[in-house]
Amino acid sequence: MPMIRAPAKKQTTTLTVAVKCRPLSQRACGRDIVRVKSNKEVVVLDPDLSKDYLDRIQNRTKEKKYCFDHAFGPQSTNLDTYQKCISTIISGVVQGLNATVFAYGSTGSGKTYTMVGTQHDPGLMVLSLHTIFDLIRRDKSSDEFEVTCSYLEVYNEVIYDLLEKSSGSLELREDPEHGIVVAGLRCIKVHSADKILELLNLGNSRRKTESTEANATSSRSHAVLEITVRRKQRNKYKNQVMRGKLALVDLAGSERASETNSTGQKLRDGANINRSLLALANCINALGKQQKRGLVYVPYRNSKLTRILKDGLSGNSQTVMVATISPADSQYHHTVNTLKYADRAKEIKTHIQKNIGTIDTHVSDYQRMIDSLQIEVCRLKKELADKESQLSVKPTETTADDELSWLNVLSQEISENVQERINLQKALFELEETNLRNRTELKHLDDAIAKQPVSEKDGTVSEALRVRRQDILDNILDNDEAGINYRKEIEENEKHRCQLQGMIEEAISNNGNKTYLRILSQYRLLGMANTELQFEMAMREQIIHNQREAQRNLWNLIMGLGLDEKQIFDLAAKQGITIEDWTVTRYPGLSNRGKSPNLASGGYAPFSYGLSINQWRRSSCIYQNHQRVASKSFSQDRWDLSPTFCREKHHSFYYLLAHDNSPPCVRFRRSSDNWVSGGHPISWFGTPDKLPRDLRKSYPEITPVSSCNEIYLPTPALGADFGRAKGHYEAKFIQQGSSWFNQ
Ligand SMILES: Nc1ncnc2c1ncn2[C@@H]1O[C@H](COP(=O)(O)OP(=O)(O)OP(=O)(O)O)[C@@H](O)[C@H]1O
Repeated sequence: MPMIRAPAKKQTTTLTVAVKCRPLSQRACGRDIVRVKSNKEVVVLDPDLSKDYLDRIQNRTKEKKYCFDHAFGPQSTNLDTYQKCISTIISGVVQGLNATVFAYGSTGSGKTYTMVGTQHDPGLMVLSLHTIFDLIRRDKSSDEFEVTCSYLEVYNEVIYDLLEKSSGSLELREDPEHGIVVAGLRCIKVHSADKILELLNLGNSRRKTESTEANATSSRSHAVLEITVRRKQRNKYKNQVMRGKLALVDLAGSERASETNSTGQKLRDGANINRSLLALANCINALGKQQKRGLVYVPYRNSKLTRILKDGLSGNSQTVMVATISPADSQYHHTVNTLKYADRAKEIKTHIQKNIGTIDTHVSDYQRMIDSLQIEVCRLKKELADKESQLSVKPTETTADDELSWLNVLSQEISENVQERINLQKALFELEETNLRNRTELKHLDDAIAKQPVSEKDGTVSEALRVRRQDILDNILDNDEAGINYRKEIEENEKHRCQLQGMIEEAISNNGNKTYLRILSQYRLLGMANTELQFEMAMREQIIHNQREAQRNLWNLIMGLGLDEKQIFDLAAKQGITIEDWTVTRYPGLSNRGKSPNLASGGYAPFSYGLSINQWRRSSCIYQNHQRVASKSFSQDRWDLSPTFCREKHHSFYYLLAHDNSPPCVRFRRSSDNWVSGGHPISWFGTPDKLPRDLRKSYPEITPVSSCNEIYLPTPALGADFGRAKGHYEAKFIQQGSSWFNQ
C-alpha cells in the first residue's frame, strides 16, 4: 500500500538582531558619536560638529536613529549579550534545533572580541559551550548525548579545516537533510567545554590574522565553529535521534583599501573578504526584500561564506546577528553601513524544526561515487609524485619543467573555470526555480483579480492583490535580467574552457614526456569530473527538496480543508494510501507501527536503522521504478548497515549490487500481483552465473554480469527474497503493479 508521512512541524521565526557598541579605543582617539538608549535604540550623531539647531530641524543633519531587538552600550559585557539574546537558543540546540550566531561589523569593531572574548570577558563561543555541557549534565532523562565539534575558516574563498595541522582546501556539498556540508571536514567528539575551548584556541592560533592600519590583530578569514549535539532518546520514542547544531561565526572585517594602506597579498585578502561580505550583504538585502515583496532571488551562490550561512539566513535555524560598531566619529560611515544591514536583517525569517535522525541512501550512494573518484585522484596524485621525483633526478629533462609548470597553471585555470561554471549554473537554476514560482503566483493573482466582483474592484482586497501583483511582476523582471546576465557569463565561461582545453591538448601532443602529461591531464580531468558530479548531486538534492516542499504544501492544503484526523485517514484509505503517524516523527523509514519506511516524502528508500531482527522482518516498503534502495546485512547476532544496494538499471530491470566480498544470495519465487508473505521460495542460488536451470529458462532476462556480486531482476510477476539466512543479506522484494515491495 502506498504511504505518506505527515510533515514535521515548522515554526517561523525572525532573525534576532542585536547591536553591540565597543568602547572608544585609544587608537581611534576621536569623538564618541554613538548613543544607546533603553536597550533597544541606537542613535548615531552627525560627526560634523558645525551643524546647528536649524540644520537639525530642517533635516540637514546626518544623525541616524535605529531600533533593534537589543542594543548594548560600551559598558556592557559579552555575558550581557549572551544572557539577553543567546542563552535561550542554546537550550534549543540540546533539543534538536539548529542555531546560528554571527557577528557582523567593520574591521576593529569588536567581532572577534564578541565571539571569542578574553579571559576576563569570555565571548559568545565560550559561554555557549559551557551552557551546552551544563544542560547535558543537568539533564534528568536517560538520554544519551554525543557532542562533536568542527572549526573551519574561509580564507580567500578557500575553505580550510582549523582543526587540521596543514589542511588542504575543502569543498562544499549540499545535503537535503543536513543542508550545506563541508566534505572532509574533521568532526571531533568532545566530552567537555574545556576540550572544545582547547580546540578553539588551537584553531584560533592557525587562523589567518594580520596587523592592519585599522586593527592590530585583524582576522583575514571568516571562521565558523560548529557544535553538533546528538541526543539519542531512551524513553517512549526509543531509538529516535535528535540532532541540534550550533554555528558560531566570526566574520572577517570589511575595510577599504584606502583606510588600511594595504598592498599585495593584504590587498588581495581585502578584496576577497569584501567580496564575501558584499555577497552576504546582498543576501541580507534580498532576504529583507523577499519578506516585504515576494519571491526575490537570493544570491547565496556568490560566495562560500553565504553558502555556509544559507541555513542561518533562511533555512532551519534560530539565528542571532550581533552587529558590532565603534563609537568613533571617524567610523561614522562604517557604523551607519553596519546598522543599515542590521536593520534589513530584522526582516529576515527562518523556519525552525527539530532534526530527527535520518539516513539518506541516495546521498550515501553519491558520496560513494565521489569517494571512489577521490581515491582515484589520490592514486593519480601518487603516480604523479613518483613521476615527478623521477624527473627531478634527470637533469637532461629539465627543459620540460617550464612547459610543465605552464601546464600546471593551465590546469589550475581549468579547475577554476569549472568551479565558476558550476556556480553560475547553480545560480541560474535557482533563479529559474524562483521565477517559476513567481509566474505561478502571478497567474493565480491574475485569476483572482479577474474574478473580483465589479462592486469590489476598487476595494482594499483588490488593491492588495494589485500591489502584490506589481511586486511579483517587478521581481520577475529583476530575475529575468539577472538570468540573461548569468547566461552570458556561462557562455563566456564555456568559450574560455574550450580555449584552455585546446591549449592543454596542444601541449600534450607537442611535448616529449607524454606519459607524465597524460597522467597530469587525466588527474585534472578526474578532479573536474569529481566537481561536476558534486554539482549534479546538488541539482538532484534541489529537486528532491522541491518535491518535499510540494508535498508539504499539499499536506498543508489537506489540513486547510478543515477535515479531522479520521476523515483524512478515511479519505487516504479510499485512495489506497496509508498515513504515518503525524504527531510523532519516528525514525525515518519506519512508521510508528514499525512497519513501513516512508517513501513519499523523500522519494528514496532509507536504510532501516538500529532495529531488532523481529522489527526488521516486519518492516516493508514500496520501491518506485526510479528508486535506489538499501537493505541491511545480517551477520552473527546483529544487524549492520549493509553495503547491499538495489537500484534500477532501466525501466524493466532492478539492479542488485553487493559491495563486499561475499556474493549476495538471491532467492526467487513466483507471485501473483497480490501481496505474498512468508512462504518458501521455489528456488534460490548464490550468484547469477549459478542460476538454477529452470529459472534461467523462465527468465532469460536475468543477466549474469562480470562481478559475481551483481544481478538483474526482471520485473514481470516476480517476487524475490534477496538474502541469506545465516550471515547472509536479507531483503525481500515482491512486485506489485509497477512497484516493488520489500517485506
Ligand atoms: N567591547 C570591547 N571591550 C574592550 N576591548 C574591545 C572591545 N571590542 C573590541 N575590543 C578591542 O578592539 C580591538 C579590535 O577588536 P576585534 O579584533 O574584536 O575586532 P574585529 O571586528 O574582529 O576586527 P577584524 O574584523 O579586523 O578582525 C581588539 O584589541 C579588542 O580587544
